[in-house]
Amino acid sequence: MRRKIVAANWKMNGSNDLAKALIGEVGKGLATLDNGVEVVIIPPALYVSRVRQLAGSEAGVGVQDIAPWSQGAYTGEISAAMAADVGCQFAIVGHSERRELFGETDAVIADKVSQGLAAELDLILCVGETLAQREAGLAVDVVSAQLKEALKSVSGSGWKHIVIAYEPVWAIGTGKTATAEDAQAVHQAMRRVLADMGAPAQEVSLLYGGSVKPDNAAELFAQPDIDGGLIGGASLKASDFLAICEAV
Ligand SMILES: O=C[C@H](O)COP(=O)(O)O
Repeated sequence: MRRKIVAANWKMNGSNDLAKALIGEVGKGLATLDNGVEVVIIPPALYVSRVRQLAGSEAGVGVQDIAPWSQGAYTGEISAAMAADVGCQFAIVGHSERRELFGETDAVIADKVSQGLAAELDLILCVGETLAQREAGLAVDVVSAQLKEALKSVSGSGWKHIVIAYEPVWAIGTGKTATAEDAQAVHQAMRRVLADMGAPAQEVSLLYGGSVKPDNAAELFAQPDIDGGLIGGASLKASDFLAICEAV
């Protein structure tokens, strides 16, 4: 049975005060939610320990990125082992903002996947096409290539730790969401690619991300191959985030 997951990516937003207020409210709401959804809060790394303490058993915690190396002279980087050491269960890898702003290639992301698996983290691998690529009819080709390269070293029980987030770049933070049908079509194609790679494709959780809001979440999550969401902006407002968690 696939895990239903809603992950909150705070990106570079937040503070001690926001963590306290937001997690306080979200935690109360989650305590009464019994739809089987696994909720993960992914704040900036400095706030992981605080969020973990505030969230208690109501939500898991993750980091927004990990280094492609295990340890050493890499100023500013955070290793997968460190994330696990402070109690993270999850790490995002390959977010489009990292690909675009920091020049991350699929080869680097593949190294991050290897590091994350070695630390036994669950990895949320982000993939997605740009608007130009979608308009050229290349969405599935782009996403397939990203999956094949980033996950090339995954095998056997490693697949249990892989979660994929399909995030069309043109839908992130723009208010434009892929239609539920378009998102479903890419998710279905991703499952075929995973099966070709030898993954237990029906067991891998596939999330959708990109302007998910309370008013579009239910339709997206009702699609047969969409198992939850990776939520940016709406995760910073407790009532919106809770409504999205309820929509799973
Ligand atoms: O990681 C989250 C995604 O980039 C979606 O962000 P958004 O919900 O603000 O569009």
